[in-house]
Amino acid sequence: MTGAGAQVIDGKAMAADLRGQVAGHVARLQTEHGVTPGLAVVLVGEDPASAVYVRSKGRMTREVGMTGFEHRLPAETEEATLLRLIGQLNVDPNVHGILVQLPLPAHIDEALVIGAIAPDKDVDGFHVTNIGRLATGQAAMVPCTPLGCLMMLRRSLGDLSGREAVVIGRSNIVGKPMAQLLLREGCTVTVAHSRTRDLPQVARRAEILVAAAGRPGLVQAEWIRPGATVIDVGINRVTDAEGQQRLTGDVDFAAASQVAAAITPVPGGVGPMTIACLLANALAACCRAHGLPAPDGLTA
Ligand SMILES: Nc1nc(=O)c2c([nH]1)NC[C@@H]1CN(c3ccc(C(=O)N[C@@H](CCC(=O)O)C(=O)O)cc3)C=[N+]21
Repeated sequence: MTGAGAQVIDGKAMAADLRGQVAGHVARLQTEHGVTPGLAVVLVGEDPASAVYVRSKGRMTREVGMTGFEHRLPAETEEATLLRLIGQLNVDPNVHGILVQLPLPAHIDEALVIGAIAPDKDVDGFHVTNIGRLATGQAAMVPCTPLGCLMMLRRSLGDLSGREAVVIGRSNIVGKPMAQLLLREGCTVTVAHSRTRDLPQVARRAEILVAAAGRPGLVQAEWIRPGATVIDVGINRVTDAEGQQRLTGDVDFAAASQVAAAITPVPGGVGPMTIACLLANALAACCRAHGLPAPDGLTA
C-alpha cells in the first residue's frame, strides 16, 4: 500500500471554488435584498507576516463583492482603545463580521478582546459563546481553519462517521475546535500534543490525521497509517539550505505522500481554505443579521 503516491488535496482550487460560491450569494443578496456583507479586519502592530495575511484577506473580500474595512492600529495602542473600536464595530450595521488578527501585542489581554466581539459577528469563532455552541451542537460560528480542514476531509472521504481521527495540537484556534468538529461528525477523536507519550504510535492509529503542532516536519512517514488522510495545518516559515525563506508544514510531505492515501500540501492546502471559510462565515453572519437563512453547504 506504499509507494503509490498520495492524492494531493488541492486546497487552492477548493478555496477558489468556495469563494466563487460565496461571490454568487453576495451578488444575489445585493440584487434581491440590497445588502452587501461587510467584513472588518483589525490589525494591531506591524508584524510583517500578519500584514501579508491582512492584505490577502482584504483583496479576496473585495473580489467576492463584500465590503472590507481595515483598521490598522500602532503596536502601542492601549487595550481600552481597541475595546472602544470593537464596541463601534459591534453596532455598525454595515459590519457583519469582525476579525481581530492574533497574536496581539503582549500588553493587550486577548481573551478580553475576543470576549468583547459580538458573538454573531465573531467570524473567527473564537468567542466563548461560539466555542460553547460548537461543543454543545448548536448553530455556531466555526473557526475558519478547522472548518476548511473539515471541508477537505469531506471531499476526500465523504461520510466521516466511525473514523479514527487523531489531532496533533490542542490550541484554542485549531486543535480543540477541530476535535469538536470531528466528534460532531461521528469520528473517534484523540487529541495528542507535546506531552503525549509515544506520539508516533498514537498518530499511527489515525485514518484521519490532522497535524496542528506548529513544528516543521514533525510528522514522519512512520507516523502515518497506510491509507490515511493527512491534513497539514502547519504554516512554518523556514530558511532552507540555500538561505531561501520558504513555507513548510508540520508533515514531511515527500515521505508522507508515499504512505498516505491523501494529503494536503503547504502552501496551497489549509491556508487558502482558511481565508475562503472566513468569507463564508462573513456571508453567513450577514444573512442571519438580515433574518435570512445562511446558504447551505458553505459553513459547517
Ligand atoms: N484572528 C485571526 N484569525 C486568523 O485566521 C489568523 C490570525 N488571527 N492570525 C494569523 C493566522 C495565520 N492565518 C493564515 C491564513 C491563510 C494563510 C494562507 O493562505 N497561506 C498560503 C501561503 C501564503 C504565503 O505564501 O505566505 C498557503 O498556505 O498556501 C496563512 C495564514 C490566519 N490567521
